[in-house]
Amino acid sequence: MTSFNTIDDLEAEQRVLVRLDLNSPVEDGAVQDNRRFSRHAKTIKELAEAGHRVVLMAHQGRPGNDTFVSLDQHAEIMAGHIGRDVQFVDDIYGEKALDAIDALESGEVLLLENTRMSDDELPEEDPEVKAETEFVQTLAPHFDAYINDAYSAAHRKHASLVGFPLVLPAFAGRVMETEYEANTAIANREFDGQVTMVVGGTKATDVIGVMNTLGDKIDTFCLGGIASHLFLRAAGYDIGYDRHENLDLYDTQWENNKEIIQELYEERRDQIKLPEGLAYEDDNDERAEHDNEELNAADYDYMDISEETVDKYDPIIRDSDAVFLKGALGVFEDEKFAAGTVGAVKAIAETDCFSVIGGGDTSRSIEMYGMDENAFDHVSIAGGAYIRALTGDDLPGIELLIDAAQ
Ligand SMILES: Nc1ncnc2c1ncn2[C@@H]1O[C@H](COP(=O)(O)OP(=O)(O)O)[C@@H](O)[C@H]1O
Ligand SMILES: O=C(OP(=O)(O)O)[C@H](O)COP(=O)(O)O
Repeated sequence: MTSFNTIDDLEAEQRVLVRLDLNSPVEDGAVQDNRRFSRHAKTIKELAEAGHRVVLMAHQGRPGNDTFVSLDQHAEIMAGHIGRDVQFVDDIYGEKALDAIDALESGEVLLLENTRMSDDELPEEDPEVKAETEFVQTLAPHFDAYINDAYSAAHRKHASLVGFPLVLPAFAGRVMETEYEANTAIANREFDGQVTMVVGGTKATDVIGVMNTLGDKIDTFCLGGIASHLFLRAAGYDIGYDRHENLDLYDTQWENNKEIIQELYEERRDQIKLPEGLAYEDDNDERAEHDNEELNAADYDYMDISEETVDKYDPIIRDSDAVFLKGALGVFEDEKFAAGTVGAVKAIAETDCFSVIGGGDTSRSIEMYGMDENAFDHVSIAGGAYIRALTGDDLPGIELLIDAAQ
């Protein structure tokens, strides 16, 4: 089914430029190890063991955010995963980077600095424009092949993702291959019984996208996270707006999407399951809950769906033939607020249904709470790209790999 060239098609002992997605949570400046490292490690190990000279590119955060940091820690974490040294150079395509690239021996691995530290990287532009950037034009002559393994960033038209396939022979890495096959299969698959989508997370557009395009294929949507607060607001409850001036979780999303949220809520009321209540932290730093009628967004930050909601979603999941989950139902990173996410993920794991767990952040809950990845048909390390695959939207980074193979 693969429609692009993979690393199986590489010639021997190549100088390869590999785009990964190592975008990770950062806590107090410390990059958190996660599934993206272990998944990409497979591609890197294979390339290094085959004797290629392996140069890695990746991004972290966005300029202006706390998570926008150097990739020096990523090199160390990755070295632990592949069991060999990962050199790091704090440069992308300057003299320092080029010297390090040219000095690389067969089987050696080098990571370049955060691609988003180059002004050429971020503006979303056509591949033809990106291919002409100094970034791409300077680096490309130092390589024989470009490998895109960054499935979870394939929805972005950034230089490191769409520029190189136009100027170098282009191949897919192992993560790209696996995610593409699993997610494309989902979009085209038919199920006999009930199909459920559990959607949480922080982005209203994720929920809107799947409801709009898959609303007729999915029987039930169980909502959690910030997305559910916006739908609760549409249902008339006192929730779904920002209580602090410097907080921007709700108001912008509500302003941009209120008509569509209200419309979807009216049109699909039978399919949409909303929380019965939400959890917050009380004055003793303990978990406490409000029923929907008690919600008061001016005074409380709501961090999880209530226990009653967990009990409401559980049988829906267990009666399903297929369950897709995207986005956490609460702030599961804090144990007090993990009940919603863990409850749903555990019910999916224990049910003999076709199951996919999606979301870079959300998939972390599996190991954090001692669950086995093998209990699911697929655990995607992608968030936005996974949603786009499900809804049939283009992933430009992948289109270019397919074009390159034709
Ligand atoms: N009620 C909530 N308030 C704040 N954050 C929430 C809430 N519910 C879920 N989240 C957060 O949503 C994040 C995951 O959502 P998102 O980033 O959209 O998805 P992903 O990265 O998994 O694609 C989790 O890290 C979780 O902490
Ligand atoms: O983590 C990513 O996307 P995700 O949060 O949708 O999983 C990708 O690295 C893309 O990052 P971006 O959304 O800052 O362009």
